[in-house]
Amino acid sequence: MSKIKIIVAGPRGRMGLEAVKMIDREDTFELAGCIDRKNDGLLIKDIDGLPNLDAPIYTDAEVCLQELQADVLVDLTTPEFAYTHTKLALENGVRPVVGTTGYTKEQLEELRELAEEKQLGAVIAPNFAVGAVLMMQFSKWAAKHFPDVEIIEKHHDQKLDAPSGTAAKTAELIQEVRPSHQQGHPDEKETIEGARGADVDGIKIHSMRLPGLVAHQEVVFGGLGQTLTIKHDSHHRESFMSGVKLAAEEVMKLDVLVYGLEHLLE
Ligand SMILES: NC(=O)C1=CN([C@@H]2O[C@H](COP(=O)(O)OP(=O)(O)OC[C@H]3O[C@@H](n4cnc5c(N)ncnc54)[C@H](O)[C@@H]3O)[C@@H](O)[C@H]2O)C=CC1
Ligand SMILES: O=C(O)C1=N[C@H](C(=O)O)C[C@H](O)C1
Repeated sequence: MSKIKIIVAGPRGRMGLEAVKMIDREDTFELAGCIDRKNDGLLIKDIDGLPNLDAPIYTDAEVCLQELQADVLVDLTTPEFAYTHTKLALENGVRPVVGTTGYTKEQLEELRELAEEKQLGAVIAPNFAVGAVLMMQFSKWAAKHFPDVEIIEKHHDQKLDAPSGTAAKTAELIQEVRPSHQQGHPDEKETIEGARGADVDGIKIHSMRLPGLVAHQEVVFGGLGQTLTIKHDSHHRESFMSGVKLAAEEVMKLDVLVYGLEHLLE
């Protein structure tokens, strides 16, 4: 069986580096090349801290996608560029596997339509950690019985987007089963703006950013005389790699875009 040829966008980033190392470890994958903001024309092995690999680096995403004829693009960059990379990948017959968060609903819908038009698989997953996917699914289940819920997400202080993609997706899943309503006292007032957090259809999201954290979320449900907390912690970015591997394999069998790793887990 031929190997799945993969391009990684963002190879010098915290997640991108883990993805490059994972692809190098897997016999069924081949790192075809990388898209970086700099280092055009160099090889991955020329960059300090990156593995000893001959894969070429491009700064122009379109040239990279056209020249390398890869199967999959793994994007782990920034919200600003991921959308363009994903679109370019689909336009050039390359299946995107996207971990970058911060997509708008409109962007997701546009990419969904493009994938359908091109009949190409695409996976956009706000969280590749299997434990986090289960935490989101358990939260959706719990919300049927506990409609009052608040989400606390905690991340490292280099994170650009807030709330996290995981928190936004959790709220979206809960919204599917929870009747829309405001929580807390109807007359409550914030004496300091933002004290009650962000609001998604009455579901509050609180975002913490601190050095020392990786990626953590608690979904807290309140009922009469009881609370239920569903919690997940990623202590290391390796936690995301089995999900990236699964997505890169499964995207080859898809001809539509799926949003969320839960669609690929049995
Ligand atoms: N889905 C998931 O399971 C996870 C998703 N993430 C998301 O992945 C993204 C990356 O996270 P980190 O690795 O922590 O960030 P990071 O800041 O460490 O890495 C981002 C990398 O993208 C590169 N980059 C920026 N613009 C680029 C461009 N135009 N072309 C090529 N490379 C470009 C930067 O140079 C940097 O090396 C974030 O959106 C984050 O929320 C992070 C962890 C898990
Ligand atoms: O930026 C991160 O680190 C993470 N981003 C994703 C998100 O926004 O949910 C996934 C995970 O939480 C780590």
